[in-house]
Amino acid sequence: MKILEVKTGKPYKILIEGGLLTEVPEDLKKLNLGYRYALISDSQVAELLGEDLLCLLKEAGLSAELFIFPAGEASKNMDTVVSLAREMIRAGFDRKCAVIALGGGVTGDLAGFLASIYLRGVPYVQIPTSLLAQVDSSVGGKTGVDLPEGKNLLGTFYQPWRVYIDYGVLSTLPFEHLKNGLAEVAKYGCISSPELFEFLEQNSQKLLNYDAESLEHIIYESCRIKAEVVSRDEKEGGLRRILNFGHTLGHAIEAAANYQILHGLCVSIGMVAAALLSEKLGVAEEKISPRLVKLLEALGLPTRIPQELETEEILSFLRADKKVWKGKLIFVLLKKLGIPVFYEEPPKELLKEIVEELKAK
Ligand SMILES: NC(=O)c1ccc[n+]([C@@H]2O[C@H](COP(=O)([O-])OP(=O)(O)OC[C@H]3O[C@@H](n4cnc5c(N)ncnc54)[C@H](O)[C@@H]3O)[C@@H](O)[C@H]2O)c1
Ligand SMILES: O=C(O)C(=O)C[C@@H](O)[C@H](O)[C@H](O)COP(=O)(O)O
Ligand SMILES: [Zn+2]
Repeated sequence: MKILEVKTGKPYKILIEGGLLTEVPEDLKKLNLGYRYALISDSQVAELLGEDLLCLLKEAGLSAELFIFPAGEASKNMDTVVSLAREMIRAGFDRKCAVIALGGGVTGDLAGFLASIYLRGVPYVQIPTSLLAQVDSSVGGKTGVDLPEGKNLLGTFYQPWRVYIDYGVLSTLPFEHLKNGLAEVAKYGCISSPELFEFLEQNSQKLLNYDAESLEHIIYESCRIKAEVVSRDEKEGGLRRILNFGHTLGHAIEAAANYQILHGLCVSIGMVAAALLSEKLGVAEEKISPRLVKLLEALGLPTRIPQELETEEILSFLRADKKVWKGKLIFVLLKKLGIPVFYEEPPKELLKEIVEELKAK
């Protein structure tokens, strides 16, 4: 088993191993987070893994109940949080309960948020089951929901007590969602690790074939990088903003598309835009976009903005980005592969030019 530590105010471990799911109940017993567990899952993951985990928990003598919401980004809102909370209250879950988030990033963000406010806060653990959640969302404690006005606009920083990553469960993950997770891995390559970037270039086919060894490598490397960044800047006072590379435009595209395009796919396009911006502003010391586009295409990821999205609408969503500080939009750009820099308020005309360029191709 591989183990990483996130050194936040309340430190916690990330455990990574194929088949780890079966070991969760015994470890939970040792952690002793509560006398009763609310296992939260979306409708698809509940069917695939939820019932099995519930049985394992019960066999180990733990009291647990499954709470299910409809799968998909459309569920990541306050209505779902309130409805899950009300179900838990009605089922008698009190302050000494704990939450288990079993699922993709939507489940982790929702269940983590709910845990952070339920009866003013109960402990929770993350069991990520999508690649995106295993490489990114289950680590770092960003929880929250979307608003029609923008992505993740309500939320908390609330670190999990443990992250259990069983990459064996990825065998049932739909192909589109495998690619979705690979976009966030490419992000880590861009902001922190030319080695990881090169690994993706050399192993794209293996990864697209769900090769377990390659997946374990990218999961470990991604979590290692994220744990390091979050340990140094838990609440995004500065450095942590690098994890948002590609997200400024990515989130705007996601919102403009009414959350109908997967998060990672939007980040993929957003990374191309950020690379082009780095070059056009003279921030980049070398050409990055051609190599990045080649990698993203090899991973089956989009690099262009869908024609039907309105340029002005995309640009207006940029103002809802959480990296707007004191009215100024801060972009994460690249000096070189692996060397991110912050850039304040790029000219609106240039942003428009890049959006148009990425739509026209
Ligand atoms: N908190 C963070 O730091 C952070 C980081 C990155 C992304 N996010 C958020 O994560 C969300 C996206 O996460 P996601 O892509 O995992 O979406 P998701 O949770 O909707 O999962 C994707 C789909 O895969 C299914 N699924 C999950 N695991 C499966 C498995 N093992 N087998 C079969 N199907 C499975 C789910 O049912 C769902 O339909 C976005 O809302 C994004 O904003 C958060
Ligand atoms: O953990 C972080 O910090 C990230 O930025 C990771 C991102 O991949 C993730 O999509 C995050 O939810 C975006 O954060 P936001 O604060 O811009 O909503
Ligand atoms: Zn992301």
